[in-house]
Amino acid sequence: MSWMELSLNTTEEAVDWVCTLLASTNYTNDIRIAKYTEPNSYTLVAQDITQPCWAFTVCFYLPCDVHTNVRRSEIIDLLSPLERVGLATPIHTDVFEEKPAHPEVLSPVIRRIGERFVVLSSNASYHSEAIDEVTLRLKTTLAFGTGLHPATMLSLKLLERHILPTMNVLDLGSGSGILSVAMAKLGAQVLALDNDSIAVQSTHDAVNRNGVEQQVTVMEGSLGHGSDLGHWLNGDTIKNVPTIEPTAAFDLIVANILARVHIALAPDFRRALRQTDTQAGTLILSGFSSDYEDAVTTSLNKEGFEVIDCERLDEWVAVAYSLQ
Ligand SMILES: C[S@@+](CC[C@H](N)C(=O)[O-])C[C@H]1O[C@@H](n2cnc3c(N)ncnc32)[C@H](O)[C@@H]1O
Repeated sequence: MSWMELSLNTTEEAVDWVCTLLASTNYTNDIRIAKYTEPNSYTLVAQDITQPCWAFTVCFYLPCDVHTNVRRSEIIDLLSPLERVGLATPIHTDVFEEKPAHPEVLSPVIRRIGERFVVLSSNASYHSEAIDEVTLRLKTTLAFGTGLHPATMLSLKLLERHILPTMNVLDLGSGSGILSVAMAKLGAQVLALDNDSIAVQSTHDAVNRNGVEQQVTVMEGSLGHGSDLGHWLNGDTIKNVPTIEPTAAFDLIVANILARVHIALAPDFRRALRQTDTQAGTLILSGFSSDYEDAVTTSLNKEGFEVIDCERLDEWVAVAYSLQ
């Protein structure tokens, strides 16, 4: 069978959006991501906004049949907003008699985040250098959460500072499973919840790949009112999503979703956190830019949360709150 390879170059920030948009088509789950510039050159080039840096190549494959051209056109339309705002190049098309096992361009991705985390693509060979390093090995899937997006990086940085090994934690919107694996490797017991079945599958894969099955329970579903919110990008109804009732079960909740989801869930976050004499309940939110920060924090303040920590990168922000 011959295969059509579609490839584009994109920025670090947009890799996860390419994956998430493709996931909505159901046309392919074979997606490959490669870094093709050195991180240092990326940083230098990225400072000059007139010169976008296409730091990653994303390739994906469609079987050649009567549907291929229509699907290709749909994918081009779907990804064109990223191209229009300068986050992706036009799609390049190639046809292969056999699907390439590893296109030459693909190279392993190794990314340090915070003090301790090292994110590895499934093909990266890596020997830990420091005793307290925490490796997170992830297969590329269509779920959001490669570790390349600022919102994920900022969440990891805050988690590193706020997770205690005794904690019972909730990862709401687990996506690729990256945050769940990170929290488990720091010693926590984790419930990973996502209302998207592709994300649930990816989280399962990440949990198994990283050997943290004993510490992470993966479920398709949402927290409280989150089950009524539909798909995060288009609001499409997601049928029969199980609901975890917010009943003071968690010491910490992390959610990297969108400002409007955080605002809608503020009362549920409060109810879902456990407060003890020694611990107040920590909430880590990201997935929004500084434009939305006041709106998110105001809705959280109304529920009794105070800001205790914050991380920023470009326009992205992640905030840690504590119940007072
Ligand atoms: C930006 S991704 C975050 C993925 C990963 N946690 C990370 O930090 O990279 C958001 C995830 O939240 C999920 N999500 C969005 N709205 C949700 C809701 N109401 N309930 C549960 N999951 C939701 C999406 O399906 C998606 O996988």
